[in-house]
Parts: sequence; structure tokens; C-alpha cells
Amino acid sequence: MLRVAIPNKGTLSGPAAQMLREAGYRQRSADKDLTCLDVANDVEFFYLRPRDIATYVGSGDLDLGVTGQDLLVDGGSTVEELLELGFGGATFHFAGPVAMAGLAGADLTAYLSGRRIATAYPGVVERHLADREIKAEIVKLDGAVENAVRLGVADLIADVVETGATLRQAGLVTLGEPIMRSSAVLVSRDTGEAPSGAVAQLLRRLQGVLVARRYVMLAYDCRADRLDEAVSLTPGIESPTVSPLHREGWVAVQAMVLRTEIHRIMDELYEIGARAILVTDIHACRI
Ligand SMILES: Nc1ncnc2c1ncn2[C@@H]1O[C@H](COP(=O)(O)OP(=O)(O)OP(=O)(O)O)[C@@H](O)[C@H]1O
Ligand SMILES: O=P(O)(O)OC[C@H]1O[C@H](OP(=O)(O)OP(=O)(O)O)[C@H](O)[C@@H]1O
Ligand SMILES: [Mg+2]
Repeated sequence: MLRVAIPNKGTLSGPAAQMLREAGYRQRSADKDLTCLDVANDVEFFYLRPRDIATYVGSGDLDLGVTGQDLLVDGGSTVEELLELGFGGATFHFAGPVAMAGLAGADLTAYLSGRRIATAYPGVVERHLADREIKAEIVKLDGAVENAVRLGVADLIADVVETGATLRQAGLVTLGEPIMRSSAVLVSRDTGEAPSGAVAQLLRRLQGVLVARRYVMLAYDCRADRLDEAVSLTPGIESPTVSPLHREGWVAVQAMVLRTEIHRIMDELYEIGARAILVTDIHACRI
């Protein structure tokens, strides 16, 4: 039986469970449940703190896990990243008082030297500072680090920034370029071999969800003598399906199209004479 670690709470928890549901797996029915057995798929899910997930997967006690790339860096983990999951996107930034706005490059490096930096991710910050030979003091906090500057515990912070609302509320601004970008990832133990068996099947299912979310199915009719132009607008992932229509000189075309492009493409197809242009959602797929 495959054993998979899923975040039990926090930002990654809901989207991870939702993605697994879309991939056809059973998920726990109550937020406090610690495990969930999916007999039909021969998988057991374990709900764990995302910070701890790399430990269980790295030791081989669990086969797969969903966690954040920044948490992997913070813990110095050596697990293998199999797939970026398209949620939990965040940047990790230094942030300081508004008076420091605009500090970057060598000026930021000079400013950081000898300062007290509050963070819940000391591993990420230490690595960044060591790479640049900057010596500073790290003040390890558990959360709500934006309060640390106003309360005098630190001179600046290093934290996850998503919308920036929390920083603004605390009167702080980001300093310099992001320390790192992070998103949720599916991880496995680093065996040096390509995934196979049940691991590869779960991976394919999640890849299918990502594709189903990104693409829609587009179908339309067009004159056969405009087909080349139409196909250049809708090349599909491999190649579009073209079928004859009963109406002489016309064909039906079907192709997968990026969801974000759909309205532009429909307008352009209409301009070259395509009609009966229909868009449908893809619920699941294997590419
Ligand atoms: N707005 C956000 N706040 C915090 N973490 C975020 C955010 N957006 C994405 N993430 C990612 O979620 C992971 C942190 O999850 P974790 O559950 O440890 O903290 P959390 O979501 O802040 O929950 P809590 O603070 O309640 O423990 C990291 O990979 C982080 O990059
Ligand atoms: O840029 P924003 O959209 O405002 O999001 C970023 C904030 O969200 C998280 O805090 P969380 O609510 O998890 O509280 P915590 O600091 O106690 O972890 C994170 O630590 C930042 O403080
Ligand atoms: Mg948090």
C-alpha cells in the first residue's frame, strides 16, 4: 500500500486535499482526522505538519508527501521534488521599516550586516546570508514575525509574502529581490531512479489534474480551405483531431487550448469563418 503525507493544516492543507480529490483519491472527512484509508486506490494518507513531511519521506517511512519548497530548504532536506503542484505560491523576502524602502544590492548587504533578523525560517535565511558572507543575528520566532520590528525584538524580518497585506499592516516594505520563490511540491525519497509502480501512477494522476486545470477542449467547424490557418491557431498539445462534416467543404476540429488564451483564440477563429465554436471543461486526463 502506498503511504502519502498531506499537510494537516495551514495554507497548503486545503488545496492539497482538493487536488487529490480531483485525482480520484478519498480524503479525510473531518479536519482533525490524522489518517485516511483509500481502499479502492490502495493508498493511506497521513495528515502531518508540512514542516515535518520531508522527515517522514526522507527516511522512507512514507513514500510520498506534499510540502513547500521553502520548507525543504529550511530543513536542509534531500528529498526529491517530483512535481510542482501549482498552489501554495509565495515569495520569501527581507522586509524592514518604510524608511529603508528601495535598499538593494550592495547597500542592502551593508545594511544587513550585524542586524537582528526575525524569521520562522532560519534555515532559508542562514543559507542566503552564508552564500553572501553576511554576518547577522537571526531571531527565531514561530510566526506573526511582522510584529517583531515594532516590538523592538528585531531590526528587520524575513518571511513569506503572498499578497503583501500583512507587511503593509505592520508598516513594513520588502527589501531587495526575493530570497527565494516557493510553491507546493510532491516529494519522494531520493532513490536516483525514475518513479515506477504506484508512485508513478499517483504522479500521473496529479499531472492529469494540472493539465485539466490549465486546458479546455475547444471544438469548432471551419471551411476545409481555411483549415491550415485554423490549425495554426489551435495546434493542440500533439495535433488537433480533424473530422469530415456532412456539409461539403467543411471539417470539424477539436483541440486542447490553454484556458487563459481561449477568448482571443475564439475571436480569431470566428474572424477566419469558423462557426459552432464550443468550449468544454476537461475533468480529468492522462497526457
Ligand atoms: N500566505 C502564506 N502564508 C504562509 N505560508 C504560505 C502562504 N502562501 C504559501 N505559503 C506556503 O505554505 C507553507 C507554510 O505552511 P505552514 O502550514 O507551515 O504555515 P502556514 O500556512 O502559515 O500555517 P500556520 O502559520 O497556521 O502554521 C510554505 O511552503 C509557504 O511558502
Ligand atoms: O502577504 P500576505 O498575503 O499577507 O501573507 C503572508 C503572511 O501570511 C502568513 O502568516 P500566517 O497567517 O500564516 O500567520 P503566521 O505568521 O503566524 O504563520 C505569513 O507568515 C505572512 O505573515
Ligand atoms: Mg503561517
